[in-house]
Amino acid sequence: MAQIAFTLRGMRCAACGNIVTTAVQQVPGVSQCDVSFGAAQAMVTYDPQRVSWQAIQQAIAQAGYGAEPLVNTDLLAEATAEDNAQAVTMQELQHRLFLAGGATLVLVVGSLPMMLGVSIPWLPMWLHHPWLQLALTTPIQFWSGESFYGGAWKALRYRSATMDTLVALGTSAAYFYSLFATLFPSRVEQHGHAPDVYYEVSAVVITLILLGRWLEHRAKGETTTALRKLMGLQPSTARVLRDGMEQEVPVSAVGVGEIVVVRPGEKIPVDGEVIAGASTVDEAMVTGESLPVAKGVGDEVIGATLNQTGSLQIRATRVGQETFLAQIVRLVRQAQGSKAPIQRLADQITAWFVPVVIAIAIVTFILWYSVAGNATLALLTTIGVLIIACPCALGLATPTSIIVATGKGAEYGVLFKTAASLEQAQAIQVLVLDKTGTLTQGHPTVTDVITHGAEPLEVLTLVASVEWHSEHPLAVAVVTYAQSQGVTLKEVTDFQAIPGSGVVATVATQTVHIGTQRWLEELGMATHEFAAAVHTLEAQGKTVIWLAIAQGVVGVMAIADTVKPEAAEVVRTLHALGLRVVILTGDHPTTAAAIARQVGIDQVCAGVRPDQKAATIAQLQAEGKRVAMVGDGINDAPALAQADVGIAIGTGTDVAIATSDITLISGDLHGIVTAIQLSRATMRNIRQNLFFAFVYNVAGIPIAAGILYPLWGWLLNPMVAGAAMAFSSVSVVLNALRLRHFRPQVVSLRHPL
Ligand SMILES: Nc1ncnc2c1ncn2[C@@H]1O[C@H](COP(=O)(O)OP(=O)(O)OP(=O)(O)O)[C@@H](O)[C@H]1O
Ligand SMILES: [Cu+]
Ligand SMILES: [Mg+2]
Repeated sequence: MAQIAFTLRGMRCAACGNIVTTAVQQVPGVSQCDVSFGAAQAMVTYDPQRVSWQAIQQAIAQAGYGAEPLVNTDLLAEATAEDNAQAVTMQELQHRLFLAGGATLVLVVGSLPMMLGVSIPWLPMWLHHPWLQLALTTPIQFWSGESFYGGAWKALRYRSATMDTLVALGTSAAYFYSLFATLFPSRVEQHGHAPDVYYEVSAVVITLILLGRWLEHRAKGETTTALRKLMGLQPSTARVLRDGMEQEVPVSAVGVGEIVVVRPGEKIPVDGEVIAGASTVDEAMVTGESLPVAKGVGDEVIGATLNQTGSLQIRATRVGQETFLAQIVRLVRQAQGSKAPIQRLADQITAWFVPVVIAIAIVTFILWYSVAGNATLALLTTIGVLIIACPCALGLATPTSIIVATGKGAEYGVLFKTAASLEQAQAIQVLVLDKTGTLTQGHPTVTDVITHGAEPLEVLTLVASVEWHSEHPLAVAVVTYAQSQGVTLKEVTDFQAIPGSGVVATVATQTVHIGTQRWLEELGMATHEFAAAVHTLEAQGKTVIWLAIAQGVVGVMAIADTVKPEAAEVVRTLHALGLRVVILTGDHPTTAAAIARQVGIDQVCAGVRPDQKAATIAQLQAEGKRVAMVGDGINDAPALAQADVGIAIGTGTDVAIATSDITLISGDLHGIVTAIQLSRATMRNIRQNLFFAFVYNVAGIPIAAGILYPLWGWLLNPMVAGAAMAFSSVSVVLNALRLRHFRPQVVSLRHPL
């Protein structure tokens, strides 16, 4: 199975999405197709052995829409291409809108006396002549309004109906009835009706809907500004060392392994590793990390970040599609194109909506015509129903908010993998934090070494030799410390790591165990000798590892890791947001409790083995809580997957952390607060949008159908319906855009919430 994303052109409402879905799913070999109207994207899962993506593209084209596979080779080129496509669409809309607007103005002025029921002396009568009106309306109907017929026809071929169907039906009814009355006024009079014409109804409705669409398009362009800003970060050229000479080349021409020179104040063009020089780099635009980061030889740098103080020479490690920035853009795009669970509901409603509305319109017509015997009323109410019921705002309500919010998240260094994760983050009740690397910096250092009955340097030599084979952060600390003491490492055999307990190996003839107290006791070793000293160390929040040689404990080592400076503030804010915060760690309970106290966490789950971490999450879930887990993503993967929302701390420059739902690009814990608050703001925004969309439709239909007419003589003029419809979509998009002003809020010490 393979997956491909297409960007789509020519979609006008969520129902168009249903058509694309149907068309693609009819292709043999396609197993799933998800279309997001808001993001204008289709995500297709298919079997590449049975069908090519070109065939899928073909199928979409046959359904009447444009589709381009989404592969970002060059962020800049892609951004320009998108801008151009947007400009072309806008221009075409503008032409049609200008013509419609001009002609409609004349029509409306001409119809004023009739509409208002007064005579306006200075207005020449011929302005209201049916033939002039026909001449003015015809180009609006068939040129400006051509897209409605086109859309309705496309839909019809898939036995479906979209908002185009409704508009085409409604305006055609007004136009053709008027045409009939113009051509054969006597026939109309025969039936006992005045041969009135309603050209202006069709003209005004078409103009308003085009205006609405134009405004909507303009506003929708704004929803992706955050993403555009990201794409625009990519510098266009790079200075590369070739044959000992500095050459300025396009970024796309830089190859992996090439040496790139970056001067102070310049953007780093590609991802790479520093091979010469030292500097500080502002990574805020990509990672959200606000403080500049010091970089020296051996450090990784991220393309598109800003080199500040010194000159750097870097070796390019990732270019083109592989760069960190490109990965982020891809992830954000995917999230924008994915469907939030709340949207599936809206989609289902939309699919049923149009046929139901057509049925209501028919019933309305029959009732007014045959029961009340009023042809004018029958015509106007039917048109009103068809126009007001257009479900376009409903289709925009969810995706536009999601698009703005995911972009906003990326700005703060918070990547939502899917729209679903954005929806779920608001409902989190318990937040579980891994200790090492999440709450702490993850750069542990050895602070104390205590030995009894053994030569300290000899113990250190054996221990460091074993730890050299371990990947564990504690092991790295031990090796670094030993090297600083001038220890030379020895040959090791039979190395074995027991996750959550420690490591064991043979050096020369001696078996060396390094690990937790519990583990050594399980192996039958006595630990009481160090118990008192260890307790003091652990109460300081230090991690203690136990050292045993030849089945006897010979010493302990204390390792400290500083707590992240923002941790306390973040925990305080999470509490203020109503969350329960829990530490989950494999470390000793005393150590964990000390750390918990430092940052203000009240619940500790310590001594948990890696394979039990997921079970601990499940336990919390069994209490009926919605649980989020924050971890560094590697050894915490099962727990991240088990949690309702898995939040991974970005490790270095690797964003593609598979098991998490949300990735915090920098290690900054503020990202957790941002994610939750952004999720809450987004869901609030979506609910407002759905309300806007529904109010127009649900309240509008009965009024348009004339329910209030018998009571108070109220009737929704079809032109007013057109205005309401057009502006419902605009108001939804504008409301979604308010999310651009989202700002996370933390509770600092001086300003308690
Ligand atoms: N390579 C190792 N060297 C020494 N001790 C180890 C090693 N691996 C594990 N341990 C012991 O096992 C304990 C649990 O390890 P584990 O990796 O599960 O958790 P952790 O890294 O300490 O904390 P966290 O769960 O917060 O990441 C450690 O605190 C340490 O005492
Ligand atoms: Cu509509
Ligand atoms: Mg760990």
